[in-house]
Amino acid sequence: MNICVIGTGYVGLVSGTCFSDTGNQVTCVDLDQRKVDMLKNGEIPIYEPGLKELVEKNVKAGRLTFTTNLTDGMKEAEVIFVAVGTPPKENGEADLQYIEAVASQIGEQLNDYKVIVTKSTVPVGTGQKIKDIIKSKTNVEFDVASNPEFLREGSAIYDTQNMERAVIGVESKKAEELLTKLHEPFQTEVVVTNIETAEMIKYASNAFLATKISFINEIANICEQVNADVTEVARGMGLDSRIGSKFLQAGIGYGGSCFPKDTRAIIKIAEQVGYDFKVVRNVEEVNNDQRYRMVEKLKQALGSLEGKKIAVIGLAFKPNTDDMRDAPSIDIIREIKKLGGEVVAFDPVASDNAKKVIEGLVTAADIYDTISEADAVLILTEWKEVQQIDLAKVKKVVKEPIIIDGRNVFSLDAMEQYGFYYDSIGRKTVDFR
Ligand SMILES: NC(=O)c1ccc[n+]([C@@H]2O[C@H](COP(=O)([O-])OP(=O)(O)OC[C@H]3O[C@@H](n4cnc5c(N)ncnc54)[C@H](O)[C@@H]3O)[C@@H](O)[C@H]2O)c1
Ligand SMILES: O=c1ccn([C@@H]2O[C@H](COP(=O)(O)OP(=O)(O)O[C@H]3O[C@H](CO)[C@@H](O)[C@H](O)[C@H]3O)[C@@H](O)[C@H]2O)c(=O)[nH]1
Repeated sequence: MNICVIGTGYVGLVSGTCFSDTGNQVTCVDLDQRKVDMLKNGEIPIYEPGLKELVEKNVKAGRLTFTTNLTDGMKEAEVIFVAVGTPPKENGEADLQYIEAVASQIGEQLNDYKVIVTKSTVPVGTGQKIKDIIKSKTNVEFDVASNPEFLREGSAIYDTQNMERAVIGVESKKAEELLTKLHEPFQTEVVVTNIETAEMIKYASNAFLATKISFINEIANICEQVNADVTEVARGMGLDSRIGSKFLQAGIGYGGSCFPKDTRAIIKIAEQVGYDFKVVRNVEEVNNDQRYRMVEKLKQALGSLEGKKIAVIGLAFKPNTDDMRDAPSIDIIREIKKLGGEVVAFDPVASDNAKKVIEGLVTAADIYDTISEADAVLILTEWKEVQQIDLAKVKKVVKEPIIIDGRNVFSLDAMEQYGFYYDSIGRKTVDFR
């Protein structure tokens, strides 16, 4: 099948590449000349494990091309995927300006029947909006459809190639057939529904996962007061298949480009139909508070933060990505600095992006240089470099053996063995100095 993907970011590039890998002819279109030039030169604008090799393979096979020219990109396509950004507006609503601009452009260029599929996360009703915009520009026949994306950053290729379901919101048999056929190689459960339901499935899924995280974080906060261990509570809960063990890792709260924005957006979607989505409003509040608990823990260990060197390990919102969008580290570092602390940070891949959003951020290229002479080590991302850290060496180079662990990376036994003060999430604070 001939496919055009508009928007070559985390979603468009991964989906386009995976669709080409199953034998389709894919053209990825982006208006960012720099991105397209990089891709044409075999460089990948984002960090995503396995992506470079898969792009290379499919470009070589002649199935995957990149362009800034939408007319060329969509001319031969039977299916056009729209994967542009839908960032939050100031009030939390999804900003549809990029979606609407693309819909207009498609309407102006439509040369024959195509299915225009929204892959971006969009508020319920956007499919109809896109249809109206395109209709106002052309008399050519077309269908709109919704095919929300569920990949996670850091495991995006795996998630796409092993998708647990595909959701297809359609209004015509023709669109259903084309999209079902496209998903056949993935051997996955295909949920065929109407466009509004498909759009809602995406927000409901993200809101539910975010709820699980805030729920376990609140349990963790209670555990700390009652001598219970949240990691064991989560294990005990997760063995019940009705609950499930995933997304029960207590920590510093969720970040990234999706959960924070999509929870806010679904609150707005509800608000617009006169409904107060109480659960998710509280999920958001708990998540925001959770970040600042890290600073409270630091203060508990150090007293004043004035002039103290805090080594921050991990900046990205999760491991295996360079994405800094809404990373909890941003708020936490700003707060530490506001309280007079001096921050030196380490992240295996996100340092450059972090410097663009955290003014004056000092980073080091080596984890042990970062913690050298530190008054406290703060763990914000559970990179494998953190899990594999040499605790004996840490003990040697720090000024004070204090670890505040926002990801529960270490066991209390290890802390006892090496003699640390250790405060984590939802477990008792121990002082083995
Ligand atoms: N990042 C994720 O993990 C993820 C997962 C599932 C769903 N989503 C959703 O997918 C959508 C895209 O997210 P992303 O993270 O890939 O965004 P992104 O910002 O990484 O990429 C969007 C791309 O669209 C391009 N673009 C904007 N307007 C354009 C136009 N008129 N023509 C061509 N290109 C244009 C931009 O230049 C950019 O490269 C969002 O709605 C997001 O909520 C994201
Ligand atoms: O038990 C957990 C699981 C996750 N997180 C945090 O939650 C955030 C999001 O993690 P994850 O869901 O793994 O990454 P994303 O790439 O943001 O993916 C989410 O957002 C995407 C965009 O909509 C969806 O496509 C995915 O299905 C959905 O998992 C990160 O900050 C994690 O640290 C926790 O704190 N505890």
